[in-house]
Amino acid sequence: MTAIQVRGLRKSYRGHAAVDGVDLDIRQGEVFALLGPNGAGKTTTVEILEGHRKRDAGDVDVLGADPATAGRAWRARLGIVLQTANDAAELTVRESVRHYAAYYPNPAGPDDVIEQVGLTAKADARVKSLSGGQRRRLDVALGVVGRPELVFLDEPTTGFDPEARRQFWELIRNLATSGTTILLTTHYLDEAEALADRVAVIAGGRIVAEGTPATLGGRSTAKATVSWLGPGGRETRTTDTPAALIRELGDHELPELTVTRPSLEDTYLSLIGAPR
Ligand SMILES: Nc1ncnc2c1ncn2[C@@H]1O[C@H](COP(=O)(O)OP(=O)(O)OP(=O)(O)O)[C@@H](O)[C@H]1O
Repeated sequence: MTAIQVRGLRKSYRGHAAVDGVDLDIRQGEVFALLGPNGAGKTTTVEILEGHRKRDAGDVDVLGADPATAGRAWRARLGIVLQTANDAAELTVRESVRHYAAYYPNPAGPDDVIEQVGLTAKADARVKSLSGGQRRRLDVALGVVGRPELVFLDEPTTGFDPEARRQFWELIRNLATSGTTILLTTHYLDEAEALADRVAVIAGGRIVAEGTPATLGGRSTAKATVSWLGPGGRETRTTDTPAALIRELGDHELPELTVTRPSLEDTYLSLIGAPR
């Protein structure tokens, strides 16, 4: 089943094409990451899918409806995790989650959601007293308390320390395991690699590549670099068949041997045409 289908999506601002013919197919239960440099058109695309922005052209289907005309019942099936808003700072964590739950026809229990995001110890703390990472967890709690089928996450871990990011990834994986479809925008390649079933790279308003993190842009079939410490210094060879090369190099030990293929970041940077 398809959760999101987009064909020929276009949106211009004063003659400048921000989204210039985007096609997307996102399956139900999939974690899909939209990657791209600043100004690539990610937010514009996602806001159109959320029904928060009008498109100029194209067909868009999100959970069986056109976001431009869909009503409240459709909206209640979406979870939108916004970049931290500063409202409700005086409320406690539990009060804010309860407050949001009341907007939905069939919400999850506020305490269950607070536990799911790891904020039980902070349930009675005021929102304004939370750290950045805790605040972001609350944002997710507010985004999922309505038991959404589809969650939009916009750059969810910007500003997190490494441990908080890992914990947050676990939270997103748990959501995905429970069957929720997730559309994630991120600038972090390791985040896309850790979470996404599939990724699309958008640049200049167009999708320039799409695939699993392992195969994006021909990554899995790219040449491997074999490197080791030879008697006269470091030796490096590029090959399609690293195992055969290592066999050819003979029986003797190859100190500090490494075999590498382009990282997702290498592939991404070449896809968006960035100088390296
Ligand atoms: N409301 C607006 N009015 C005019 N131009 C806009 C508006 N919103 C976005 N743009 C332009 O459209 C293009 C795409 O912007 P968008 O915000 O979709 O990019 P993005 O990929 O989300 O970038 P970032 O990674 O910086 O968030 C940019 O050139 C931006 O300046």
